[in-house]
Amino acid sequence: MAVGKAARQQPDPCSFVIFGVTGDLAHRLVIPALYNLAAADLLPDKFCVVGVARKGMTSDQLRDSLMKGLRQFATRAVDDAIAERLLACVTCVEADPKEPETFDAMSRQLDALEAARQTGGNRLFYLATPPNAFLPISRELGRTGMLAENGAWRRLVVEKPFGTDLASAKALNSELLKLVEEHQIYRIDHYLGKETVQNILVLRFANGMFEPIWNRNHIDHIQITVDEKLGVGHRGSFYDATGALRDMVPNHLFQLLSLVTMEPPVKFDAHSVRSEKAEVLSAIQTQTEQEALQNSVRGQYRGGRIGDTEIDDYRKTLDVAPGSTTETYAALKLTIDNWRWAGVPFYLRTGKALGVKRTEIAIKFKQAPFAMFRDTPVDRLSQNYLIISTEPTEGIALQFNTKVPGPNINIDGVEMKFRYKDYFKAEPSTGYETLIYDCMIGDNILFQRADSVEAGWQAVQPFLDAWKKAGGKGLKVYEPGSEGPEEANDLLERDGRSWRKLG
Ligand SMILES: NC(=O)C1=CN([C@@H]2O[C@H](COP(=O)(O)OP(=O)(O)OC[C@H]3O[C@@H](n4cnc5c(N)ncnc54)[C@H](OP(=O)(O)O)[C@@H]3O)[C@@H](O)[C@H]2O)C=CC1
Ligand SMILES: O=C1O[C@H](COP(=O)(O)O)[C@@H](O)[C@H](O)[C@H]1O
Repeated sequence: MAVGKAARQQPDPCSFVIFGVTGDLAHRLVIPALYNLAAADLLPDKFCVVGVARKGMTSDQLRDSLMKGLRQFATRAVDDAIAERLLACVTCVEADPKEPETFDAMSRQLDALEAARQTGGNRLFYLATPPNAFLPISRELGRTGMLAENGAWRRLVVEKPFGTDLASAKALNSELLKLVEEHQIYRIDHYLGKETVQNILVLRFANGMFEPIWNRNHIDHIQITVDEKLGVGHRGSFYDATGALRDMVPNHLFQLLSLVTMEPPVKFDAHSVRSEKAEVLSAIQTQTEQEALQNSVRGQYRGGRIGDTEIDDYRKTLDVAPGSTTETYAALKLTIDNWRWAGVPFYLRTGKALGVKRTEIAIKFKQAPFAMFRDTPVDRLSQNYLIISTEPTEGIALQFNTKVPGPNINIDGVEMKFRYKDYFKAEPSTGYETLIYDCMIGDNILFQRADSVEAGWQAVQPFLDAWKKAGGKGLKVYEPGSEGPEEANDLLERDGRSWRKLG
């Protein structure tokens, strides 16, 4: 995400090695993203894709399967010539971390392939596997010397979830750092691939009017909402062991939180930006378990309908334990203990099977002293919100009060809107293009550093611990299609505030 990337840097020749190539992520997002990069002429001239399956797949079978995936999931009409050129670069190799000799064989196969393709030995290893395979695969790559940078670069892309709590994230970081240097690790979070999320930096630091009021003196509080309409679907086994908090908060919601609250970086480079993000995340006040219980609400959806769609009771989802107490909704109140944000509450919420798909950061400014207009009914006045949203529309909106035309002073709330689609004619994308391209050009500004990941887990750990101890006690239920458990309203109402309603 280099400044002036419009100048377009062609990535170095390289191999793109995908572990878990037979899986959903590779088919639905990674290959369609590579296709979009190919269509934009942003792949290296000398390039190969090596798909790693544990067993029983030939290169022809893999190409067929990836082509089917591409036809199903491409974000734009597939140009056969581009797709075929990309798939012609694909080779399947078999390697299973449980059978170390397969990695020795893979290493030899890669050397031969790269000699033929003249990729110069640069390799990007993308771990698109279940998280329990991240370390076994990395260890084998290390043991066979495939991670060693001998005149060529070697990079490791690690998918989420990065650990399941503070201790496991620390252990994973520490083990990976025995195998590679920090600069070789790309901890991916697809929220950072979203245009509106990257735009937070531009909004805050390329405009003169926001920064002076971006602090506790002018901001009353900030709400971050990531609501989803979809239920857990076929991911019961992963989700039941994970829950809404682990799945979304220390990663996606904290990316939004850190970009909106960080101090201005001194330079637009990976070190400066990532240091400021880590700094603000480490300033989130660590709550006691008692405080965590008071400052949170968790819920689980029951069966019902959202429009025409039938939603099963969460507890009846395939691979979910019948009496599961895993939360499908989480709302938290946090504070950031630093000079800029002292006393400003942050309310975060996320859940599945809710009424609308909605991702937004709503920044609520302090109310003006309405002395002059005290006769205006309060419900006609707008709350002063700046809203940065990626769903349902990508853009920014500002709510403010204005005079209604006419001889009297009547006031009404209005909204000024910027929508990406009205201004820019960008082709639809998967969200992974920028991230994959950045890995290939070696720019890790949009990837999480070890300290940020650990600071995120540190902040949510008391909630995990308190909820684990409480079990089913305190777990609220909610109807599909609703806004989540009603108790989530109390979290704000007791502070004299309320969640922003969709206009
Ligand atoms: N799917 C999505 O939308 C998203 C997924 N992610 C993350 O991406 C990763 C992959 O997810 P997804 O594609 O959905 O998962 P899938 O289960 O669909 O696919 C993962 C693939 O990994 C391989 N695999 C499974 N176990 C092992 C193992 N022990 N060792 C080596 N390979 C293994 C399997 O391939 P084979 O049997 O052929 O070896 C399998 O096809 C996960 O970490 C997930 O959290 C992140 C964001 C979104
Ligand atoms: O990583 C994940 O994100 C998705 C939500 O992503 P979005 O881009 O659609 O907002 C979520 O559904 C999934 O549970 C989680 O693992």
